[in-house]
Amino acid sequence: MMKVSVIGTGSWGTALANVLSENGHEVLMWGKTKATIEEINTHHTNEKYLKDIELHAKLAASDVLEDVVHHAEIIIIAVPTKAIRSVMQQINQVINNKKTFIHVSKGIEPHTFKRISEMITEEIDIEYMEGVAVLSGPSHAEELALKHPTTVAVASENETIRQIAQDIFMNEYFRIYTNDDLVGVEIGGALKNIIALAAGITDGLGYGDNAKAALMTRGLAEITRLGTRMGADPMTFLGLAGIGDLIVTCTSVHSRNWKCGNMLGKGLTLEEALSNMGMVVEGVRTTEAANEMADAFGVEMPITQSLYKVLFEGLDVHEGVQNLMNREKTNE
Ligand SMILES: NC(=O)c1ccc[n+]([C@@H]2O[C@H](COP(=O)([O-])OP(=O)(O)OC[C@H]3O[C@@H](n4cnc5c(N)ncnc54)[C@H](O)[C@@H]3O)[C@@H](O)[C@H]2O)c1
Ligand SMILES: O=P(O)(O)OC[C@H](O)CO
Repeated sequence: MMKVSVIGTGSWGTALANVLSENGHEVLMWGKTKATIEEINTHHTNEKYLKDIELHAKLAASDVLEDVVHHAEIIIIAVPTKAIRSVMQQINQVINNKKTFIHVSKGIEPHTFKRISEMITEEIDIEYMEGVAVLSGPSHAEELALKHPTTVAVASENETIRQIAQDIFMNEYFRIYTNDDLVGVEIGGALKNIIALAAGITDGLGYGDNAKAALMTRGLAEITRLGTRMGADPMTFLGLAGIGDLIVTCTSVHSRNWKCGNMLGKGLTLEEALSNMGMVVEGVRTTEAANEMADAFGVEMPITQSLYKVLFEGLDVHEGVQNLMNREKTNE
């Protein structure tokens, strides 16, 4: 059994930390909210982020980053994409020896187009970096916490790290597949949130299954176009981190991206929808990044580009759908 640190006490960090504790590892979580730390340590719950779940009795948390970073050689990074750089900079201030970072976040940084593993590598001094991996796939925290069968992929350029990640997480309800396509696994997880927002919008508008199937299929086409342009293996998008995550996020009542889109389809503004959520909706910022990337690389991404206009330029959602339907005739 191993010592593992988990950075982030939100839904996904808590669900994964709980799996690791269930698997017998000595897990210490870090979060910045004292009340959540106290709740995990004394009541074994995290009601705001994982309602009605009793956490493993040995799962511990602290708000002292230095203690959590020094606790283990394996560090799971589970904060929203927007917080990655600042959290990694704080870790770099207190890090004392080589660490393996396994991140579980889904996003791309606007303007720089950096993937999360790239941001982590940039922010940690090279002498402290053992390697980096991503864990991604169709996985809602609420279901994993209930021990419902869940499968994800873990990708890294380093085979040993892929195997370590597979070994520490895998159990009878959480199945991990290794994958050597770090770029594809990160891009698939990030871009599916854009399509889930759009699927929420069409559901909110009252359109049916035809519209959603069209979005998912054509959405996968544009994810694959941008992903391969960034160096991903196109086959990755037919796996867990591609179509798998696209299915779960576009069709699940748990999805925050779908829920946010659904509110937009029902007439709420983006600001109103986001303030109703209270949890991270990664697809909004990723739409900004992917829209810029589509322009910069000359990649056709009509769904992303229409959604960008809805989210950031005030385009009416009905008009956004009409624009997509009335595009130039083309072949599949
Ligand atoms: N929730 C899921 O089911 C799920 C599944 C797979 C992947 N993910 C991904 O995991 C990542 C984290 O999502 P989540 O669902 O846990 O989000 P969440 O909204 O449930 O929790 C986010 C956590 O990050 C903390 N945080 C935010 N900014 C911070 C900062 N600057 N410094 C320190 N802590 C900060 C918040 O306090 C909170 O504890 C996202 O990229 C998401 O896409 C989530
Ligand atoms: O709730 P969402 O929309 O952030 O999706 C969570 C996970 O990424 C699903 O795999």
